[in-house]
Amino acid sequence: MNLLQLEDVGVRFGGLRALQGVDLEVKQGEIFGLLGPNGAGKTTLFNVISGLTAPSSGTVRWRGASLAGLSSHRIARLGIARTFQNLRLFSSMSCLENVLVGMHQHARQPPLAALLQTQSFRRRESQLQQEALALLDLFQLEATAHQDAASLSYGDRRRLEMARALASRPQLLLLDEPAAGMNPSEKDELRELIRRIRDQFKLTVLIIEHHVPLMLGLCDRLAVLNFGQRIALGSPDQVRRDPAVIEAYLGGGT
Ligand SMILES: Nc1ncnc2c1ncn2[C@@H]1O[C@H](COP(=O)(O)OP(=O)(O)OP(=O)(O)O)[C@@H](O)[C@H]1O
Repeated sequence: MNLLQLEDVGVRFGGLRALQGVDLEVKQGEIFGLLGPNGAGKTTLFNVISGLTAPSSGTVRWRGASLAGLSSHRIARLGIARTFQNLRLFSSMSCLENVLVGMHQHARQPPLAALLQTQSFRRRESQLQQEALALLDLFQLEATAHQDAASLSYGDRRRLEMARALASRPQLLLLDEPAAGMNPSEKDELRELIRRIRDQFKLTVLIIEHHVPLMLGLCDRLAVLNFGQRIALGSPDQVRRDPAVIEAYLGGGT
């Protein structure tokens, strides 16, 4: 089943065509990669899916229904979460607090219960804390739970952003360059971690990443964008051998 479907999607910024006629279908449960050189339109595609940029043409469907006109907030509530290339953590809040903020989507408590600090409110709060700590544990951040996000290494901050996105219990997780700034062993661990969270949370993952070997080793299928157009689509093997990809992006070797 197609969880997400893009039909003939185009985005214009003045005279610049950031995306043109992009068709894409992402199936439930797959790890789908987006490759392409700088400026190819990958982040713009994420912005369209998550409702930050309205497409100039075409349609984005979620479980068959158009997302046209929905705010990014509404789209997030449908089950689409994302991370950002430029991290958007609350740097003066602790790791635990960052994850708890991510949970508010599915964990809203009645304001009166909060005001009165009822027993059920306190029980729920402690349950949420346990859930948040378990997520931090999964991302190997349990030791830094009470440290400010700003004090973390770059790689840890990237993992914290993923933990926070996952805290909203999404069905689709959009990861924008999660391996940026990570060393080779962190990248290997990241590949395993993404697979593990896909299986454990029954997620579908759409990932942008420049590190080609990581993408070919991780993704079930990939699409390659160049100058806003989809120039290739298929399994890692198909994409690796595609002459248009070799010409436009891989420069003849990986
Ligand atoms: N808000 C905007 N206003 C004007 N132009 C934009 C805007 N956002 C993106 N662009 C332009 O659209 C094109 C696609 O940008 P985008 O960030 O989607 O590429 P990308 O493939 O994600 O690149 P990178 O790998 O460098 O992140 C680029 O030429 C970029 O300068």
